[in-house]
Amino acid sequence: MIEVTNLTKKFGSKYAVHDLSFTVEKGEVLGFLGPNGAGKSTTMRMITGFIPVGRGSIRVCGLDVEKEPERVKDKIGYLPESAPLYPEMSVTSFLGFCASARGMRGKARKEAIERVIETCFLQKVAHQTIDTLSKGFRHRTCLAQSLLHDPEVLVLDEPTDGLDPNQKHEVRNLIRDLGKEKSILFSTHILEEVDAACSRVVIVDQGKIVENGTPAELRTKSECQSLHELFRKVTTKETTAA
Ligand SMILES: Nc1ncnc2c1ncn2[C@@H]1O[C@H](COP(=O)(O)OP(=O)(O)OP(=O)(O)O)[C@@H](O)[C@H]1O
Repeated sequence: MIEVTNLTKKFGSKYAVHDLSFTVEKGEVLGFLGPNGAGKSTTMRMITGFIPVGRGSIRVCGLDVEKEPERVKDKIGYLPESAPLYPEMSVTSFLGFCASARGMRGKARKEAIERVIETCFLQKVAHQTIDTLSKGFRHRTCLAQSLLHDPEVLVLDEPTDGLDPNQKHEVRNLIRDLGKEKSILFSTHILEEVDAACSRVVIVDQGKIVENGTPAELRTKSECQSLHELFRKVTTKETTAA
């Protein structure tokens, strides 16, 4: 569903992403891990068509993101790291605006809004303006907009960032449930989330993949007791050498 092949992106002379290749199949939740600045958001922004691909290729549901960007956008729901919201709109009117922008009309639009409000547990704030929402509810409103068109592929950049433990738990469960039917790529710094929600993990460091496997495979292979230990082992070479 997502096929990333030899993906490279440079900003000036610096590689943000260097020769990445991985896939996310249907029914798979891939946890995308890495330290700050490892290249996760840049990769996600290329997959979703927000920035151009440098070198290499990306296919989503068999479509080349560079050749068929509009069709790819119909297949993908994207929660960016800093998602834009209109503070003066209510949750329902914001979702209605996003649904209209996606070309939804009439009954289908109304049903889509109701569905995502329920999925993201937004019922009690549905008519509240966005500027009066807590961070967690704002975040869920962003997540809800990414689900409006019931996409086959979800790309979620730190979807649990800033949520309280209860909300984190709910969002992880939601991701795990959605992942049964969809392909999900999600980035996180919270390693517990990998066991809670992911079927597979890719760890990137300085734009390159340093590990790829199920959480259990990675622990066994590395002889590390925990993902924390493995993460530190594979991503801190430069810092420890310095
Ligand atoms: N528009 C840009 N112009 C110049 N450099 C950029 C740009 N976007 C990203 N970078 C650089 O590319 C590298 C990768 O950044 P990226 O945001 O993809 O990392 P990340 O893994 O998502 O980090 P974080 O976990 O902190 O969100 C960093 O060195 C960053 O400074």
